[in-house]
Amino acid sequence: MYSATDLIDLDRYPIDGPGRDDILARMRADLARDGCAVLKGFLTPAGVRAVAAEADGVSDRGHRSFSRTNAYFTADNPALPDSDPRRQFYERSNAFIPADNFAPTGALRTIHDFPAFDPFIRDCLQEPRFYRYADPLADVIVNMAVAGNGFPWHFDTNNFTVTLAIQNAEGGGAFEYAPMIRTAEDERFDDVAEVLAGTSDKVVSLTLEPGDLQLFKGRYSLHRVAPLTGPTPRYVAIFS
Ligand SMILES: O=C(O)CCC(=O)C(=O)O
Ligand SMILES: [Fe+2]
Repeated sequence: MYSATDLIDLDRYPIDGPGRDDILARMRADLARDGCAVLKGFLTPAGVRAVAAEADGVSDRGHRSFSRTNAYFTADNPALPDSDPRRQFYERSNAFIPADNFAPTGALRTIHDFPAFDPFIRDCLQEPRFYRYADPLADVIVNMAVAGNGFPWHFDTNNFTVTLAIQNAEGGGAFEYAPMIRTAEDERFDDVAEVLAGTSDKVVSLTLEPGDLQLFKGRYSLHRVAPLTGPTPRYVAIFS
């Protein structure tokens, strides 16, 4: 049996008591500025060890997925010029370890089920209607990727993601994003094309360490996980 208070660094991030408002203010400001907010070292070292061991224990349960996709998840349109960002297709592959592999008494769900967790995330995001995904296969999953797999440049189709870094590969794996590069009104294809070409000055590179919690609004911020190297799998938990 785990206790959330041993797994989450509540001294550093008192999301359940006095000090919560200061953390919230910082998270909201970061999200408003560039759609990304990170709590470095949200987990304790023991918490990182426990979730990494839990992920390793079920790493053979991953459902592998391969696709070839553009940044918009749309079909190719040969009527557009070859240079159009909608015509740049990349290999996307990973494995999702479904939620039913994570026991209620396990480390990952002990963190997720900590009573102050959901209200804290809701208040960071200022989402009045905020519910857990009721799908028992998807409320908390682990995204696993090894060298050769990857998440190339894309915009998310959901408004936000809540992710917990668990384990990094030996090399690569930086989270790269172009904050708010498009809006609901303006696709800014020229700016997107520069990111895809590797010539943009708008890309921020974030190195997430095991135990870091990230809130990310990916609908308007183009992002990718830089290609991985080495034999160790990269594990990221996704809370939905
Ligand atoms: O694995 C990650 O850090 C993010 C993956 C991602 O961008 C996604 O699932 O949409
Ligand atoms: Fe994404």
